[in-house]
Amino acid sequence: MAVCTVYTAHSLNSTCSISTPTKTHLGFNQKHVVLYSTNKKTARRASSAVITCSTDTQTVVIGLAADSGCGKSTFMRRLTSVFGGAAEPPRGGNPDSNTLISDTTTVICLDDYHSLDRTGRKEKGVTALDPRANDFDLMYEQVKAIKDGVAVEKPIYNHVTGLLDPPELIKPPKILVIEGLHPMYDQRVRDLLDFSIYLDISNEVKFAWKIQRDMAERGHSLESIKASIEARKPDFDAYIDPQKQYADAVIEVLPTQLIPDDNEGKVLRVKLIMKEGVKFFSPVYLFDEGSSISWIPCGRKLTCSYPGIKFSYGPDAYYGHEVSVLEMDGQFDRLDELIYVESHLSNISTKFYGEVTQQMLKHADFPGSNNGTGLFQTIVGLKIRDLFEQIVASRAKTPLEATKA
Ligand SMILES: Nc1ncnc2c1ncn2[C@@H]1O[C@H](COP(=O)(O)OP(=O)(O)OP(=O)(O)O)[C@@H](O)[C@H]1O
Ligand SMILES: O=C(CO)[C@H](O)[C@H](O)COP(=O)(O)O
Repeated sequence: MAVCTVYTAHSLNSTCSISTPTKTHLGFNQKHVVLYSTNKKTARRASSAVITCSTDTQTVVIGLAADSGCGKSTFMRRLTSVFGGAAEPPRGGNPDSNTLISDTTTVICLDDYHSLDRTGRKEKGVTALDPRANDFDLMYEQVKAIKDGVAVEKPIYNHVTGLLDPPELIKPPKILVIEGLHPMYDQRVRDLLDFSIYLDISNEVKFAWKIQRDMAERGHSLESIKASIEARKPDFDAYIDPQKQYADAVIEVLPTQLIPDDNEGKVLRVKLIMKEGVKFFSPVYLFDEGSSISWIPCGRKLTCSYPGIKFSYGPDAYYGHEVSVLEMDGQFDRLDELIYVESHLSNISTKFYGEVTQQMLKHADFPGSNNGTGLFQTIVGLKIRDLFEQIVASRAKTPLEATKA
């Protein structure tokens, strides 16, 4: 039997249909359709085949980058809640799995691509932030496979034992979120992302959060927390922080400017930096798109105790990109009054009036619910839902065509 023509497509799956002028035998794999025939004449005619694949079943891939302890899990809980349904570890799987699965989304933690376990890193004298401790080839291959509709056996990094556990099966979801230290580090992985977010927590705030969690919940000493932050800092600066230049949205968390010389780190100034010109994403704005605005909403409709609340909005530049920046400094006294602020924001991709406020009230017990971290994480969650719906709608309209190899 003579192989006559090989066709390649971005992804071939069960939705592909093949039309040929003659009856030929078809062989499929993930990338190629092979047309072959016993007869040379038929084979030649078969080479005019058209292969069309519907791509509306393809997985949308979102990247979320941040250092450890910077609110990725909290953000993920807010995001999956926007899509409805609870996110849970794979049923019957490894109890130390880092994966969370809900009806629409699967969140995988990129720590699972550590190529060196805890002992290996110690022996080699590298941190988990160092690219040499991570397998980017495998990360790329597996994220690409999932995006193309193919299930993978993903490794598990066990944070309890510090070892690499046997892999777990990850089936392609509607939305795959890859969260961790390096979702935008490797260009091949970065190119697979439909949208990317960077949580940029300033050193002062990171320190305050770490103390709160690692001292209260994990029994670490103040000295050991300080030492761990200091030990990670050079690699954080070299490998993690630079990824923010590639992010479509950055949530930057800074100490307040409303309290002079504040060093408590309880009141926060939070910026939502949104890149202009990103497909399927239109930045949120306050009052008037493109204007520069400063707004103190405290008064008759919003209760504010000291130090109050201040919003700002306007265009800016970020790593050479045009961006819109929405900023909130201060914290809410009464979360139900957030509706007043919500009603002055536009392009927030809600499905009904008050959806942001409803989401915030639903998760009032999550860290950051009374300030800009919770508000902007919720809004980014709604924007991702909107982006997903737009991508699906556009794919349904434009089926992908295969090309001759
Ligand atoms: N918006 C916030 N406001 C105040 N504290 C916060 C906020 N987000 C997170 N924290 C603090 O940081 C801790 C870590 O948050 P979270 O578990 O969401 O981070 P993470 O990036 O997933 O951490 P890790 O990667 O180490 O698992 C929380 O327990 C909380 O103490
Ligand atoms: O940065 C980290 C997670 O984002 C961790 O430090 C890294 O994954 C190593 O984990 P462990 O300390 O449990 O060995």
